[in-house]
Amino acid sequence: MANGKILVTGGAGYIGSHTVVELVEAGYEPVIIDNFSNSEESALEGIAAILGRHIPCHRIDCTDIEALRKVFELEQNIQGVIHFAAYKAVGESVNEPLKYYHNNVGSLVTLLQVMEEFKVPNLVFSSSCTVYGIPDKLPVTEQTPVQKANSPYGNTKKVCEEILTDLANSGDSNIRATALRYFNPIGAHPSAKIGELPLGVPNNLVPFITQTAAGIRKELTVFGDDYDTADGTCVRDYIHVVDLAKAHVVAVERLLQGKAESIEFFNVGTGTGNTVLEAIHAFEKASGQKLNYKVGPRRAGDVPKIYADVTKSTKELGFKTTSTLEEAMKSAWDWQLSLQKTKV
Ligand SMILES: NC(=O)c1ccc[n+]([C@@H]2O[C@H](COP(=O)([O-])OP(=O)(O)OC[C@H]3O[C@@H](n4cnc5c(N)ncnc54)[C@H](O)[C@@H]3O)[C@@H](O)[C@H]2O)c1
Ligand SMILES: O=c1ccn([C@@H]2O[C@H](COP(=O)(O)OP(=O)(O)O[C@H]3O[C@H](CO)[C@H](O)[C@H](O)[C@H]3O)[C@@H](O)[C@H]2O)c(=O)[nH]1
Repeated sequence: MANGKILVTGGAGYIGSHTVVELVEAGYEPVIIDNFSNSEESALEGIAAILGRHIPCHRIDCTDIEALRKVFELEQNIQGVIHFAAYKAVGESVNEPLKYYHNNVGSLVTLLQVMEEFKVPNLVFSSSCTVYGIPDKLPVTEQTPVQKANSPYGNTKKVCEEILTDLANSGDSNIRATALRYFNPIGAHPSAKIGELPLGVPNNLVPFITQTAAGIRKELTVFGDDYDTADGTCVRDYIHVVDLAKAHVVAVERLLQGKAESIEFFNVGTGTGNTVLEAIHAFEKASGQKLNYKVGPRRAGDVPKIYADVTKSTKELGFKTTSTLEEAMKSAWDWQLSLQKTKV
């Protein structure tokens, strides 16, 4: 008997696809919504290959209120929603801010309207540690002040958190929302059947590393080694995407069990910061590949150092990561190799 039907918007994407798998493994019945603007149907085949069956998917856009209503009508008894659907390219958001506000803020507002209409109260929202900007003190706790966003993308996360807070304070709404502030998700499912599918030249470190090791990119540039950190390179909290996916399962569980407040925020990271050079060395160790890299200038807008205080998510969500940085790198490399194979 399933634990309940959970709608997963953006469920064909990187984090969404891993979460769908973890939901099924925890006894839930996920239903995917995706418009495939940043994913491919092959993700659904990957999920099916892992689970041995296809997961229902509605190909619609979350900003389309009529289409959303139809899904809620068709899928009776939705218990909760995990809302991943959004655009996420920081640089693109600077050039095309309206595209980001329309999709990221618009899809949340539309979804909340339909959830209210259909009396579905439980929402898990994908937020980001980007809301902390450049923090004064480390590690960051959920009480660390939210700062002015340094990109329209970052601002969509901040605005969406404010919308959820306003709704919680309105008194009229029965929506309960849990915003998970992700640190840096990396890696792939250990089966190597699902993973990240970056379009074009990757902006993020780990896909750039694996594509360089695979010979698709000539070399990796480390963006600056003159920061005030152990080896001069930036520090991030890299979390295995399967661990991150599991955080969604516990957040859903807390909502369904009625234990959540009307609005809650949780950091989802490992609690450990690693430099770019440490990440590269962990990759080299895990894959047995020597990486071709050089040190270049700083990248504009980079946060020098950020990692999570995970006390609240450990205590209140009962969530703990289990994978090491090397394990995450190994899974990212296995995924890269499986992508090469499908192209041959
Ligand atoms: N990956 C990260 O580093 C990171 C960090 C912090 C927060 N987040 C947030 O987590 C969420 C998921 O990120 P991801 O890395 O899996 O991204 P992704 O692009 O792989 O997945 C997003 C999915 O949503 C779909 N989508 C986008 N807009 C849609 C719409 N209007 N209607 C229906 N489907 C739509 C895309 O096709 C894609 O499949 C996003 O909200 C993102 O902002 C990601
Ligand atoms: O080719 C590269 C790519 C990245 N880096 C470095 O690797 C680290 C991680 O960079 P990513 O681009 O992978 O990740 P960010 O932490 O910069 O960005 C991520 O976290 C942000 C919040 O801080 C946003 O949420 C964003 O969407 C998400 O990709 C940074 O120090 C960056 O300077 C390199 O040295 N070379």
